Amino acid sequence: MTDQKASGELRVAIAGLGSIGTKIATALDQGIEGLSLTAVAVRDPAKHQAFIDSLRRPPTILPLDQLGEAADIVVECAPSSQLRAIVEPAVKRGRAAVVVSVGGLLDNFDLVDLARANGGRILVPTGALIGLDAVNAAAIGTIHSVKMVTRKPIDGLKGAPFIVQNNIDIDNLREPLKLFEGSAREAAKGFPANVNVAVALSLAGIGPDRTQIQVWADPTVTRNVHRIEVEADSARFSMGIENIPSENPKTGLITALSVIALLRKQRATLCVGT
Ligand SMILES: NC(=O)C1=CN([C@@H]2O[C@H](COP(=O)(O)OP(=O)(O)OC[C@H]3O[C@@H](n4cnc5c(N)ncnc54)[C@H](O)[C@@H]3O)[C@@H](O)[C@H]2O)C=CC1
Ligand SMILES: O=C([O-])CC(=O)C(=O)O
Repeated sequence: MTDQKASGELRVAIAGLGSIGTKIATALDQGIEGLSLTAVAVRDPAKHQAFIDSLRRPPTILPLDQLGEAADIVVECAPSSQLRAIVEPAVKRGRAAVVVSVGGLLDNFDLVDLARANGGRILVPTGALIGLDAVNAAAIGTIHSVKMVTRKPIDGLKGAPFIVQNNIDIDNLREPLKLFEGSAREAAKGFPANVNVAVALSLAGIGPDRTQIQVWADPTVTRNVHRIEVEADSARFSMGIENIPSENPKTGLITALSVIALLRKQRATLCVGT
C-alpha cells in the first residue's frame, strides 16, 4: 500500500461487496487509470473469499473503520444503516467518501461539516439517475420546481418500511398503485433502499424538502423507471431513465457503472460532463 501511494496512485477501498460493490471491485481490478483497489470491508468474509481470491490483486479485508487508513477514497455501497460507520472515520482522516446510500446522508448531514473540518470530501454519484449535471448548473441560477415520478416492479419495492408500516398488499396488484407522494426527505424515510435517486436529485438542486416525488408500485413495468421535470429560470427540462434491475431487484445495473465513471474521472486526462 505504501508503494502504491509512492507511485502516485489513488488507493480505493470498498465497503460492502453486494450488487454494486462487486462490480466496482472488478472494474478497479481490471484497471482504472491512476487508481488501485487496496481494501474491502465485508460483513461475512467467508462468503466473499472466493471472489476476493479471484481478483488479480486481492485487496486486504479490513473493518469498516479502518478503510480510511488504507485508502484515499472509500466507496460506501452497503445498506444505509452502515453509512455513518463507513463515512465518519474516512472523512475524519481527510479522505474522500463516495456515498451511494445517499438517502442515509439526510439523517447524518453533520458528516458534511465533519468532512469540511478535516479536509475530507463526500462525493455523491449520479447513481441510478440522469442529468444531475444539468440540475447542478440550473441550481446556480434559480430552480422553481423539481418533480419526480418513480415506478418500480413489485420486487423492487418489497419490504420498504412505508409499505410494511401501512400494511399495503402490493403482491396481488394488477394495475399501478401510487404508494406515496411528498418530499424527497419523507420518501427516503419510507423507501430507504428504493429512492436514493430522489435524494441525490434533491441535493443537486433545491433540497430534500422542496423536491417532490411520487412512488408507484407498477406490475406492468420490468424496469425501475424514473421521470423528472425541472422548471428553472435558465431552462425547463424533462429527464427519464428506465433501469434494468441488477441481481438486487431494488438496484439498477447502471448504479455501479455510474460509480465506476466517477472513479475514472478522478485521474482521467480527458473529463467530459460536470
Ligand atoms: N444512489 C443510487 O442511485 C442508488 C443507491 N443504491 C443503494 O446502494 C446501496 C448498496 O446497494 P446494493 O449493492 O444493491 O446492495 P446489496 O444488498 O446487494 O449489497 C450490500 C452489501 O453490503 C454488505 N454489508 C451489510 N452490512 C455490512 C457491514 N457492516 N460491513 C460490510 N458490508 C456490509 C451486505 O452483506 C451486502 O453484500 C444500498 O443502500 C442501496 O439502497 C441502490 C441503487 C441506486
Ligand atoms: O436503481 C434504481 O432505479 C434506483 C434505486 O434503487 C434507488 O434510488 O435506490
